[in-house]
Amino acid sequence: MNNIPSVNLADFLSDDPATKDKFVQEIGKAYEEIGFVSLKNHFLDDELVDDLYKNVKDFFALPEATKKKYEIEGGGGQRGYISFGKEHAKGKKEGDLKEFWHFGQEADEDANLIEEYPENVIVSEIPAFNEKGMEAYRMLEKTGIYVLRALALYIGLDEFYFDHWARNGNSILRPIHYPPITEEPKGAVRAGAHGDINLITLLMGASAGGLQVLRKDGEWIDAIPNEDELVINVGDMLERHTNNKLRSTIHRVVNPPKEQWGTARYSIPFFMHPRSDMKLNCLDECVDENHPKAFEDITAGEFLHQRLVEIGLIKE
Ligand SMILES: O=C(O)CCC(=O)C(=O)O
Ligand SMILES: [Fe+2]
Repeated sequence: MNNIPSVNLADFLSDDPATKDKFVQEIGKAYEEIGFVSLKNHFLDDELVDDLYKNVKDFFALPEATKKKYEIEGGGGQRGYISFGKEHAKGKKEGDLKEFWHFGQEADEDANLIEEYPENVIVSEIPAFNEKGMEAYRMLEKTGIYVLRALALYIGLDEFYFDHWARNGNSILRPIHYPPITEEPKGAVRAGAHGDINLITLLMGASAGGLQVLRKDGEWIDAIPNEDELVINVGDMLERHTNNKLRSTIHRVVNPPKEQWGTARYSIPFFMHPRSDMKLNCLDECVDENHPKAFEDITAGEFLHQRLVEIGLIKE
């Protein structure tokens, strides 16, 4: 059952100001409460999603030695393949039961970021893998920019405040494979409880089940949207920037019951990051007597580095 509110992006795109504002209020309230929504009428069409999944499954089905060719030592796991068990939730020692891939930003020539971002890794065995991945990347980025516009309005900022930071941002598309479970996991789970690092996350594939969200009252609830919906949540960067107004909610992916250990799970989150020079300092709009400034000033780039060390992707 889906326990998270469902919102319709078509409302935000409506010519009727009242309908647009309804979306702004619905998503803003949901992010003050549970931190998660499911979204319909995003820009990813079914055909692209099907093509992407087919290529993602083909990639993870390649021999381990072939996949390892695409694992980059010393790159902080920012591009290419990250092998099974490498990432762990902050504060947890058991690695997650997953392997994944990272597609990153291909910045516009005029954005001055071409030097900063590492190049994407090309999988020569599956020509359509990179092509479909980057197509989905762009559609998710477009969807995310509209969501951020709605949030800017909710907070009382200019509608287009986030556009500059999110366009050409350091976002990551992460196809994940959770393989069948073949032995007693001994404390390891598909994805340990964590908050996402970035501004917002747009997740494909949660309709398969397994994603759970920690409600304010301490109860874990299932987040299982309809097949055509994306799950979208607030990450730690936006929580920080809004001085805890919008909530980065802890979530996890649980192991299935033993009868279903033989079933793999695939999901594809898009972690929307801003450009690394964005200041995440608490916004004036979110600080008052009752809500004193709760975080130190920091840039997105500095914050990301800190967190990659904490989850095991950068060794210090
Ligand atoms: O696989 C999922 O459904 C969620 C994965 C997730 O939360 C993450 O990678 O941050
Ligand atoms: Fe997550």
